[in-house]
Amino acid sequence: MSPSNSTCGNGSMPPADNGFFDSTSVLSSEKSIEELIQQPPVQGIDDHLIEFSEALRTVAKALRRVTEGKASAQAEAAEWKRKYELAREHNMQLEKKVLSLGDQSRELIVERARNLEGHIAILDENNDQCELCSGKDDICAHQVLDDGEPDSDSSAASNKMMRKASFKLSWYCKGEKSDRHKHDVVSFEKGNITTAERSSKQISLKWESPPHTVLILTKPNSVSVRILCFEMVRWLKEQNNLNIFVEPRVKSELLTESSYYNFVQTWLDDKDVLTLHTKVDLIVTLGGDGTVLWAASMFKGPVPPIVPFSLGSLGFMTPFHSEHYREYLSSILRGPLSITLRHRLQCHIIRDEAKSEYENEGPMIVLNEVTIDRGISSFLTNLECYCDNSFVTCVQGDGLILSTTSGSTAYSLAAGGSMVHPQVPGILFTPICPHSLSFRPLILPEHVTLRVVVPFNSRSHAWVSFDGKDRKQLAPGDALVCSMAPWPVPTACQIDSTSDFLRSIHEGLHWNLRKTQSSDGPRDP
Ligand SMILES: NC(=O)c1ccc[n+]([C@@H]2O[C@H](COP(=O)([O-])OP(=O)(O)OC[C@H]3O[C@@H](n4cnc5c(N)ncnc54)[C@H](O)[C@@H]3O)[C@@H](O)[C@H]2O)c1
Ligand SMILES: Nc1ncnc2c1ncn2[C@@H]1O[C@H](COP(=O)(O)OP(=O)(O)OP(=O)(O)O)[C@@H](O)[C@H]1O
Repeated sequence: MSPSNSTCGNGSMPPADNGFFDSTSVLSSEKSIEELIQQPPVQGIDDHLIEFSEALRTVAKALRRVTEGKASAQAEAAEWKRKYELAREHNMQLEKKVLSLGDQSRELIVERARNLEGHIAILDENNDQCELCSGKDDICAHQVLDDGEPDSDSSAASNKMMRKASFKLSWYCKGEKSDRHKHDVVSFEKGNITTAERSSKQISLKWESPPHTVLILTKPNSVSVRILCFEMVRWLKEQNNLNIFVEPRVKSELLTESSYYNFVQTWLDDKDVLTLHTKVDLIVTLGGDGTVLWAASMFKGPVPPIVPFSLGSLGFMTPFHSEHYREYLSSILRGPLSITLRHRLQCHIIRDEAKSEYENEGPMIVLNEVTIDRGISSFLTNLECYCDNSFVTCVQGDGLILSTTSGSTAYSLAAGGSMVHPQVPGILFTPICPHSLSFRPLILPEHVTLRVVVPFNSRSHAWVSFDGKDRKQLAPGDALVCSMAPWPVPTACQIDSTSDFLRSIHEGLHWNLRKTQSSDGPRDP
């Protein structure tokens, strides 16, 4: 029997269905190679055969390592599974215990148990879904809203047991509402590249458990807003039995009006605001676009869905008319509702003088835009801009706006930038009064990181502001770094995100309004 025949006959290893070599065939191949190299050398064998048997020895070793590796991976998976089962058991016991406890301890423990649940869902490699989420292609509230600080003992807020309502988001095109979201994929079948799905779909939010807690945010110093707020709080409590949070200023206004509003909850300090997203199911804003910006700025991480009522002048992001608030809110609390997921930008200021990373400032998160301008300086700005470390340009003029697509209808529009549908993921790069004839605005893809540096040879400082607020100075050598934030702002639509966007540019800006030309006149023959 020739060695080469024996190797071909017993030692070939067909891959298993999953494309990997299965461990039984690996073991039998290794055995046959071992048998082969144990055989006494044949008289007169040449050097090639010795080399060949050395090579087989090496292959045998490699195969053993593969088998051992697989066994250790299996052991690790089993260990994760065991940890998962233990943690889940512990979690269930905790939930049972809280039922027999006093209100305050109960709230604390429920928060902890839910946090644990969130972590388990991430750790469990075998079940990559939260138990409460039924489909892989939807986004469930548990996956994004359960990461708050659990031990906020300074909360003046709730003395009731509160659980956040869970919801699910799904994507659909017009006319196919029942379709589940399919991931954006590019298909390479048969060598042809086709985009299987487009990303800008209408998004529908469906409550999986009913919302219990509403946060109402109001524009200050407005009589009409105050009156509506009083009325809405009463209606939400009496007709819907909801928990209601307001800002401390509004709570004092309500109590000045009547002690009836004692049930309304608020918070004491900024630390409590950080945990609001773990308690609030829905935010209602009463004001203009500025109030929506204000609401978004309170949530540096995940943001609960916002229902923006229009009590301002322009109202690009506020599609709901306040006169019909009962109908709108009843329908939204029932669900499903169409939402726009508005992208945000996160920004860091990198100080030249900072000795360590910790001395830098950020992140600041904006819904509209971050602006770098010349402030009160009479000199041209001199801003060096980089996109993913590639030099883009130097802005010499009044400044630069880095805008989200939601902000494309705000300051960026006034500076000559294009209007972009808010659901389009991208970053607008719009100069303010550039002193050049050829500086057209750009729209960059969502995944880039932008860096704007004030060079050392700049004649002046620059100023940065976030959604028009919190101005900060940038000295020569300082930089602003900006990229897409992972937490969008979900705003409820009156119809759907496209209809609402088109309606706001028609009604708010009178976009392309012109008297229609009469048909009475010359025509093509
Ligand atoms: N020249 C300009 O157009 C200019 C100058 C400064 C600031 N702003 C915008 O004002 C925003 C701050 O708003 P504020 O309410 O706190 O200040 P504000 O009270 O001065 O209102 C600014 C105006 O911008 C409108 N606006 C805000 N966001 C919008 C959006 N996404 N789409 C269309 N219009 C929008 C508001 O309705 C309001 O009429 C900034 O983020 C900036 O975009 C615009
Ligand atoms: N809850 C709040 N607390 C503090 N400031 C707020 C709050 N809500 C809104 N503001 C600020 O009040 C200002 C005006 O608000 P808003 O834009 O909503 O009203 P408006 O100017 O009447 O409406 P529009 O922008 O449609 O003309 C904004 O600068 C905003 O940041």
